[in-house]
Amino acid sequence: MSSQASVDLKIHHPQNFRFNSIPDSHDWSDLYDHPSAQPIGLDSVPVIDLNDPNLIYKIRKACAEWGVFLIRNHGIEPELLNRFGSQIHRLFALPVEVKLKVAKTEGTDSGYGGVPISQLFPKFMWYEGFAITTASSVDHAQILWPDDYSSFCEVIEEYKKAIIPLGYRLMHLMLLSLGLTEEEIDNSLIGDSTKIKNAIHLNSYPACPDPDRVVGLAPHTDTGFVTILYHNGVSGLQVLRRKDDIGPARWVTVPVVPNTFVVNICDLMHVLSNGTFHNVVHRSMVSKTNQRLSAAYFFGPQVDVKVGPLSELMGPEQGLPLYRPVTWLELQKLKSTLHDKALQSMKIDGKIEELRKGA
Ligand SMILES: C=C1C[C@]23C[C@@]1(O)CC[C@H]2[C@@]12CCC[C@@](C)(C(=O)O1)[C@H]2[C@@H]3C(=O)O
Ligand SMILES: O=C(O)CCC(=O)C(=O)O
Ligand SMILES: [Fe+2]
Repeated sequence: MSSQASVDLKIHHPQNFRFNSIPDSHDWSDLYDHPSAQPIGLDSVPVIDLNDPNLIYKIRKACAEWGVFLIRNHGIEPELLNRFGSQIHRLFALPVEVKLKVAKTEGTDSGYGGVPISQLFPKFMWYEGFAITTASSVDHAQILWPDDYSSFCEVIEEYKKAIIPLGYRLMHLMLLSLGLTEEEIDNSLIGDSTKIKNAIHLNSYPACPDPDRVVGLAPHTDTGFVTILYHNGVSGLQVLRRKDDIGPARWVTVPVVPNTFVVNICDLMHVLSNGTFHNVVHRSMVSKTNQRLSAAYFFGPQVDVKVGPLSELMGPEQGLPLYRPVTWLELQKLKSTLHDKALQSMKIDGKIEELRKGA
């Protein structure tokens, strides 16, 4: 068995979520200082109304300064979100033995299991996930609920139909906010819908008797363009705020605001914007009393399309490209070995940076 396969099986060992105390395998307290997050309100993640008259300006500011924001008036019906939330709950409430019937296997990226970044950390996360890609989710649902799989499949399809256009809309707004014209956007890879890859990852963070010693999802950046996150209203997501005039680098808890999604900037958007947009580091913490459920929709390019800084942003005044072009797949591979140094390894060398400074 490969080390990844054995790690996956261990993570999902049925005992893992029945502990009364935290086993060493899940105890992060020695190697990981959990600096407590700022109280909500002092320095708060922006909330953007998609009907705001100053929308483009607000999007640009939030993407550049925070790399994360909440959106309201996004157009997705609360009724659909309630049904989606109920099906996520129904899935994770199944016995572990049943969920393991659809465990991710080596070489596949759909099904029940952990996340790729778990390999990079010496401890297990307080987490279980279910990855949805194309047709496999129907096969999986048939195995999980032989007598009633259609209610799950239907709601997933409805959710996809609603969230994919929202992904396009946000991407379009972000490109406008970078100064691209409608025509330039149409000619960019976002204009070609065959070049976009979609993936939905359902996440569950069971309640934990000692939440300060565990980590739900360890600090990371997502690799695509933009992630849109639905959650069940249980707080837990935190973002790393960079050092600034207000203070040193700090964790900020993302507030729970009804009828909003959390949107975060990912690595390839940072590359595309030539470093203007901030690919925010984030993590999920766990509650003592409530299970947190979420669904991340990862909007990114087709895995084998090269993405580099937008040519429209280059020029004598704007500057030179900071990164060499890379595909989504290449970046994911780089991150699996270099972790947070992956983007640095894609930087165009220092001489060009010197030129940039001197320009
Ligand atoms: C589309 C995807 C993005 C993701 C890898 C995946 O194939 C499905 C899981 C995603 C996730 C979720 C947690 C953080 C992350 C870095 C990871 O290890 O798995 C992301 C991946 C990513 O953004 O590349
Ligand atoms: O569930 C959350 O709070 C965050 C999930 C996340 O960061 C991810 O799936 O990449
Ligand atoms: Fe993430």
